[in-house]
Amino acid sequence: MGILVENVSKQFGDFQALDNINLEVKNGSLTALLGPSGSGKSTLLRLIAGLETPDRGKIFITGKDFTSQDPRDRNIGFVFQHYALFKHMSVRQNIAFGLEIRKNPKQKTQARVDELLELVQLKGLGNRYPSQLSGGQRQRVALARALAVEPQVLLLDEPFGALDAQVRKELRAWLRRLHDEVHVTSVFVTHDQEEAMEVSDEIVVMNKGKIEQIGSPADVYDNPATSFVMSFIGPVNIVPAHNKIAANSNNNSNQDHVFIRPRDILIETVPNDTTMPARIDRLIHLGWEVQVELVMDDGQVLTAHLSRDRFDELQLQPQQVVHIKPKDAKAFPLNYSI
Ligand SMILES: Nc1ncnc2c1ncn2[C@@H]1O[C@H](COP(=O)(O)OP(=O)(O)OP(=O)(O)O)[C@@H](O)[C@H]1O
Repeated sequence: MGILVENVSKQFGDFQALDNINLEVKNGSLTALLGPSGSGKSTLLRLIAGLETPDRGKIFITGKDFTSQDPRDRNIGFVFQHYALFKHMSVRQNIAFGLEIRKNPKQKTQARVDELLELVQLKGLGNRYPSQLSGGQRQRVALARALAVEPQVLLLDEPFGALDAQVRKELRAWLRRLHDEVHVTSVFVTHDQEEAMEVSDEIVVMNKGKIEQIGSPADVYDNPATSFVMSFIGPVNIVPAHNKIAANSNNNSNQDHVFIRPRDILIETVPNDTTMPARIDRLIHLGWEVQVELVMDDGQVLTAHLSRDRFDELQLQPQQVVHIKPKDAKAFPLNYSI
């Protein structure tokens, strides 16, 4: 068993930061807590770490009740966005820190530091100081330092949040590979859905102190449980259920709104029985695909995404009238808010 969070609530003054959270993080998995700012992700992580205590509920780590345990006794590794390295210590000394305070034999410590430098691909940089490293390298040192003491659980709070987009992308892929080697039960906080999809085995989608859905990346994308999840994980068109494109979407539900992903709007240049006319208002080139802004006869605005190949095949032009139909749509009551 990895981590079990049972009926946990946390209030700050009158504000309910977490409301009856139940969650199991499987042993050896990498789980993302995903949600907008203020949804309670960091609070949940801090409760698991023991940096906050829940008002109600229990937290178990590897089967033991750790709810009231001091953070130092939890054997947890942390990497936080602004968890700075010790500036006056070299990379080696930073990584060795936790082992030295646990009075590990010197030789064993040095061997472990070598192993970790190799693992985080910083061999050769052990004698540098944090100021002589890039932001991405510093976070890799922070990860090596956290892993040095062989924690039962690794907690990462937006570890790449302060880095630029390119480095962030590289580190995501690197973190996934690292996890496949180390297999330590890890919980990763992010507000970036792409990051959560790419890195994690399981995603916990949070909103306003509650869990909206727990599932694999494919699951939360393909089978969103709520309108919030559908809107938060990827772009979406929200269309009133009485609109004709909604009526044409094979969705028999009697809910008030229909949600259609931009890539699920099919565009044809020749009409047929199932299509509806729409005018192209704008074409936006996104590199790997093209965003088509459409306006239907009744004024309903829709966004469609086409692959470059399909776009080239259709040779679309602004103001052209095309014929559209939804390939897939989901119905929810419109109660979401971000
Ligand atoms: N110590 C505290 N005292 C008072 N309010 C707090 C405290 N810690 C968190 N909060 C509030 O609880 C809510 C949830 O905060 P939390 O940091 O868990 O959200 P988050 O989802 O991690 O957001 P972000 O991505 O912005 O960090 C926020 O509204 C925050 O202001």
